[in-house]
Amino acid sequence: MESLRSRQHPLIHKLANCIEEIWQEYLDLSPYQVPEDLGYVEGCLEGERLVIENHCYQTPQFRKLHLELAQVGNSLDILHCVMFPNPEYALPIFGADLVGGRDNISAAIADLSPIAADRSLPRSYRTALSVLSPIEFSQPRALPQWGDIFSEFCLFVRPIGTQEEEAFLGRIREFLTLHCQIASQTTPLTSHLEVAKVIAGQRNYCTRQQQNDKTRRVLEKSFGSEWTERYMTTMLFDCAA
Ligand SMILES: C=CC1=C(C)C(=O)N/C1=C\C1=NC(=C\c2[nH]c(/C=C3\NC(=O)C(CC)=C3C)c(C)c2CCC(=O)O)/C(CCC(=O)O)=C1C
Repeated sequence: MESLRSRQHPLIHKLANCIEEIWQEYLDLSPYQVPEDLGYVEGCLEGERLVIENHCYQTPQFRKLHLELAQVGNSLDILHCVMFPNPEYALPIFGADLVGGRDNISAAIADLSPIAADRSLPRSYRTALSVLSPIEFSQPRALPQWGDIFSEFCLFVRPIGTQEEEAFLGRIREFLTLHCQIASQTTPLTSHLEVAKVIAGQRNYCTRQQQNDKTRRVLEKSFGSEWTERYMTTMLFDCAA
């Protein structure tokens, strides 16, 4: 069946393809069994039809690569992506979220988020990210309270026009390529204490992301609060085992 992306905003369509192409090029992908066939779900509670399409993979370095496309009615398009590292790899968490109507994306965010207790990214990331040319976006957006998990390199904008959309896409391509290259060259941790620190960092990330009431409200309108709580804690932001 045709992917939902072919019926969504062009930037979401392009970004979904870009993410999957980079994953396929740089990583050794295996399928990831999503719980109780949450691969494709439709809900329609308060008259708002929500369609969700999930693509999940795993690799030696990542316990879960999750790309989610969603559409509310035929008005709101969403792309959600999180790459959860395997706890043996002290790597940041790549996350992206694009939300928008048919003709404009209202929220576009992407980040390589630190999991270290002092919120610092590994030096290899900081060095590479700090030499990327700064991009001028006409409408940068302010992070919410729970957004203290994001790095200094986080992009959060309302992209205006195709030029800013292309710039956003280009930056995500750079984030992802860097991340996959470093991940592929990283050796696993051996100390249990270090692994425990990675798990704690991922747990904090998930706990904070679960505080996004914008996500929760959209899901609750179509699936109710019980389904939404389970979905947000087991599908979107499940903590490392
Ligand atoms: C890496 C970061 C990240 C990841 C991985 C992530 O999941 N969210 C992330 C960030 C983030 N998202 C935000 C906003 C919104 N999110 C949705 C909905 C969904 N987003 C989804 O992924 C799903 C599941 C498919 C749904 C349903 C809506 C409707 C909005 C409002 C749109 C707008 O304001 O114009 C904001 C701003 C929050 C604020 O200003 O208070 C931030 C920071």
